[in-house]
Amino acid sequence: MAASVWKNLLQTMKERILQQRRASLYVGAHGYEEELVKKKLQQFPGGSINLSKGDNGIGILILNNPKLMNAFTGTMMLELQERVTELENWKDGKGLIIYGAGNTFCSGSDLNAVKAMSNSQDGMNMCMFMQNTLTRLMRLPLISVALVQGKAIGGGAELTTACDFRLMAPGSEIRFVHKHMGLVPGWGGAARLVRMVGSRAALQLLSGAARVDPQRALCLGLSEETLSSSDGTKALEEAQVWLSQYTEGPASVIQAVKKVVTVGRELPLEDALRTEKDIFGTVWGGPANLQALVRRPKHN
Ligand SMILES: CCC(=O)SCCNC(=O)CCNC(=O)[C@H](O)C(C)(C)COP(=O)(O)OP(=O)(O)OC[C@H]1O[C@@H](n2cnc3c(N)ncnc32)[C@H](O)[C@@H]1OP(=O)(O)O
Repeated sequence: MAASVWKNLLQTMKERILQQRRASLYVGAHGYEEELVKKKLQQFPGGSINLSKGDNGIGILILNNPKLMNAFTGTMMLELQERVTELENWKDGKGLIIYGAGNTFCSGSDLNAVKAMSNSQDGMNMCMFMQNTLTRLMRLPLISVALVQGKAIGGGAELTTACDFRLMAPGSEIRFVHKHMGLVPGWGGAARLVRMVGSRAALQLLSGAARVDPQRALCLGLSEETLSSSDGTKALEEAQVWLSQYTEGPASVIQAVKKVVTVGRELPLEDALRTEKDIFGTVWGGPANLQALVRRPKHN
């Protein structure tokens, strides 16, 4: 009995490690040494990334460094990675809302840390670390929403693009200010933005470091909806109601839906089709499918 429990536990751990490796863009072969990067990021403390997982299957992730407009310190980058790992392993999860403390989203990387890490090697390492984390965030089998209140600037704007949807509060803005910092996005924000709004609009937003207000974001397809309230609590409630229209149902089915969309977006057609078949196999004949067959629902 004990031996089989251990065997299952080991198998689950192996699967999780493999899943994380598959999801990581950069590994040792790319000159990426994660443990060294982590040690470096540890030197820039402050703020936190807080996660609460609701019984309704919706997680709430808060970027919490309001004194610096929720700028990402080194330890916040490390904590984001830990929270993403926790979400990857959340069997009952269906959705995720990300927002910033103090009624503003995020002002990008902490400029104090950026200054201290302005050499090329540190910059590349931080870039690979954040791309790994945000790619895993984007690929979570959860439907994710960035709730943008106040400002989403620089890396904060990039983070919004790692979510499936963006909802903007009145008066908020998304702004890729990188050009004004003598930079381009490095957390994967440019690649995701191009896929979202097309290359012409992406070029305008990046080269003009343009302020994107809720109305322009709607027109560009960058935002789904403008919320009616900019009050923190009300905006979060609205975002939860909005998201719940997509998270109703069993977690296994919602997660499968997100997975087929992710592979459809990321893989060449034939690989996507084969993977879709495998994901289909996880729900076909499953409890939700069998119950539906008994109920024989009509869809009119
Ligand atoms: C991945 C690469 C990147 O992220 S590049 C982009 C890096 N981010 C930036 O350049 C944003 C710089 N900050 C700003 O432009 C403004 O502070 C914004 C975010 C527009 C907010 O303006 P405002 O509402 O007037 O507030 P404020 O400037 O008084 O800021 C309050 C305190 O927060 C600080 N703060 C803000 N952002 C950062 C940041 N990224 N890193 C470090 N500190 C930041 C401000 O310096 C200010 O601090 P203090 O009260 O003056 O001590």
